[in-house]
Formats: sequence, structure tokens, C-alpha cells
Amino acid sequence: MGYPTEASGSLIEKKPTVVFVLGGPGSGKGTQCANIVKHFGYTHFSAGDLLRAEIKSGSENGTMIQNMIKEGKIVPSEVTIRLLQKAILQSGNDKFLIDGFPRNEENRAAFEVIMLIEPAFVLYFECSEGEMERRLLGRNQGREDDNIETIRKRFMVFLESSIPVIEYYESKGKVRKINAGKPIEEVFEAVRTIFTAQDDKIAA
Ligand SMILES: Nc1ncnc2c1ncn2[C@@H]1O[C@H](COP(=O)(O)OP(=O)(O)O)[C@@H](O)[C@H]1O
Ligand SMILES: Nc1ccn([C@@H]2O[C@H](COP(=O)(O)OP(=O)(O)O)[C@@H](O)[C@H]2O)c(=O)n1
Ligand SMILES: [Mg+2]
Repeated sequence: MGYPTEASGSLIEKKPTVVFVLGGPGSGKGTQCANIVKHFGYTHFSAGDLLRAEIKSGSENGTMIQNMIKEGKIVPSEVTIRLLQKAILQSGNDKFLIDGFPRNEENRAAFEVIMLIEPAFVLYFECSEGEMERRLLGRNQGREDDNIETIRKRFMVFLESSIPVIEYYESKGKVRKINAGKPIEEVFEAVRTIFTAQDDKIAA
């Protein structure tokens, strides 16, 4: 896949800037992404939101996706990547926050192979399970997976499948870890520092 841009009259391939936003369920990924969009001009795609929209659209995969989400399981990468790819191509932007993805090694490897994109960095919201559980039980978005039984399964999946992805990017020096247990405004101050540094790097 290419991202053609006109430069000096010739067509060159310019890859978009991608930031993966990771953290346990309820760590505040969606909340902070909305702030980053407002201040730094990124386009935000939540893999979970795209999957929920796919269920609503009446897609042939809808029932499978719904069952996996209810069980806190990770949907096969081909489905999620197809949705992300479509959203990226339709967006018209070249800076993306990809929230809640990659959630396991399969997600990570498949994205790299299919999209041929490496993240600029990985934003990791670190938060205790107790705090995340409180937030999810108070989220009130009518989500079928915000009940204590599914929340426990999601925590297990996070520890077993998503932490190894974060460790992989840590070994490449790409993880920017944030203490997400603080109030929203304080978390955003830490986030702002990281994105300001990234903007300075691009401008340099
Ligand atoms: N720093 C915070 N302190 C307290 N509550 C928060 C904080 N960040 C987010 N929340 C609330 O917690 C819930 C989960 O946040 P959300 O952004 O949806 O997390 P995630 O996308 O990581 O699951 C929401 O109801 C949100 O308003
Ligand atoms: N990459 C992804 C992201 C989400 N999902 C599914 O969607 C559910 C909700 O993801 P989400 O990112 O909206 O959840 P939060 O972490 O925001 O609470 C996950 O528990 C998975 O079942 C997935 O299968 N693969
Ligand atoms: Mg979310």
C-alpha cells in the first residue's frame, strides 16, 4: 500500500506517522486520545470502536465479533486490520493514533506485514487493576463487556497477550510509559510533554 504525495513535481511514497496507544481496559486510552486529537492534529481510531461499528453495520462477521467481545477475546487480526486499513485510507490525514491495537503478537506482526508501517512510538498507560475496574464499572456506555465477569477475562488477556507486545516495543526503545492512575488533566500533562517532543523531532 502506498501513500503518494506530490513533492518537487515527483510522486514519492510518504508513510503516515502512527502512534499505538496501549494500556489495560479502563486505563484511559480513549479519553486521552480525544485530548491528543484536539491539541496535536492526529486522527484517532479505536480498534474496539471500529469492531463495535462493524457489529452494528450488520456485517457477516458481526456475530463472531460480538461473541469475542463478550468473552473479552481478541478478534482475528485480518478482521481488525481490514477495518483499520479502510479507516486510515479514508481519513485524508497522515498522523494516526491507533488505540487498543496491537493487543497480541498476532495483531502486531500482521499489521507490520500488511501495512508495512512501524509505529513512531507506543504510548503505554499504566494503571492498577483496582482503578481500572472502578472506571470500567462506572463507564456507563452500555457496553456488553463492562461487567465484572468479562472485565476479569479482559484483565487476564491483557496480562497474557498485550503485555508481551509492550515488552517487544520496550526492547526497541519505543515505549513512552505514563502513570495513568492520576486525574485526567494530570495524565494529559504527561501526554502533552511526549507529543510536544515528537512535534519538535519532526520539525527538526
Ligand atoms: N484519569 C482518569 N481518572 C478517572 N477516570 C478516568 C480517567 N481517565 C478516564 N476515566 C474514565 O474511565 C472510564 C474509562 O476510560 P476510557 O478512556 O474509556 O478507557 P479505555 O479506552 O482505556 O478503556 C471512562 O468512564 C472515563 O471517563
Ligand atoms: N485489537 C483489538 C481491540 C479490541 N478488540 C476487542 O474489543 C474489545 C474492547 O476493546 P476496547 O479497546 O474498545 O476496550 P477498552 O480497552 O477501551 O476498554 C476487546 O476486549 C476485544 O474483545 C479486539 O479483539 N482486538
Ligand atoms: Mg477505549
